[in-house]
Amino acid sequence: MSLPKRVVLVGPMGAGKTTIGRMLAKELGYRFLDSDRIIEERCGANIPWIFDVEGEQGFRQRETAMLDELSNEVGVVLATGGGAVMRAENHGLLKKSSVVVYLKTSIEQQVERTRKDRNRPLLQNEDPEGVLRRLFAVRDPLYTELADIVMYTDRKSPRLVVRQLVNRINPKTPRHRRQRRKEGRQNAQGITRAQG
Ligand SMILES: Nc1ncnc2c1ncn2[C@@H]1O[C@H](COP(=O)(O)OP(=O)(O)OP(=O)(O)O)[C@@H](O)[C@H]1O
Ligand SMILES: O=C(O)C1=C[C@@H](O)[C@@H](O)[C@H](O)C1
Ligand SMILES: [Mg+2]
Repeated sequence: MSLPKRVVLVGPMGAGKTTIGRMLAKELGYRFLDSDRIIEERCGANIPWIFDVEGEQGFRQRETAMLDELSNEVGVVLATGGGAVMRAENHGLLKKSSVVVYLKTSIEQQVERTRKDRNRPLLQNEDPEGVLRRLFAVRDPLYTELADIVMYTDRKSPRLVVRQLVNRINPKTPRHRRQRRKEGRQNAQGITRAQG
């Protein structure tokens, strides 16, 4: 199996989509895109502001539009928002030409990893753990259904998760990093061809 055109990371808040995604992109020689960050850049406001002013529905509309736009990008690792799987219309956009990776994480780890961050409006309340539990019950089957690879992240360093992912995505071993980068560049050149 050669490298996929796109790697799309899904999973709950605190799963490590942003952290792992950035490192994985470097390892594969791909560009890193984070739909939450690009929405914020386009909007000129952070996610809590968007939730405040436009409500969650407003954010979800922006998210679907962003996933649609980004579905044309190849040679990329795409970190998605934790709720990207909630709209059925997003599913085809996530799967398009992609290997979808579910970063699976226990509630305890999610709580720990999101404890200090104020940028997740759904967790700014009395009972963030209860919210994470309820979201997990609804979303875990959706992440699982969409995923080509389910990667457990509990008690693994980001570096270890990335190493295991590279092996799952492109299991031809031994592989030199330079060869993976070369394939990454070839896929990335597809961007110019696809867009030009
Ligand atoms: N495998 C890991 N081991 C230890 N800490 C981790 C691991 N993965 C992520 N973290 C830490 O957890 C925090 C949350 O990670 P990150 O922001 O990447 O999650 P996310 O999946 O992108 O969340 P969101 O859906 O809210 O964007 C960060 O501080 C990050 O450093
Ligand atoms: O799980 C969610 O619904 C969210 C996760 C974050 O990535 C952001 O997309 C936003 O805070 C909503
Ligand atoms: Mg993130």
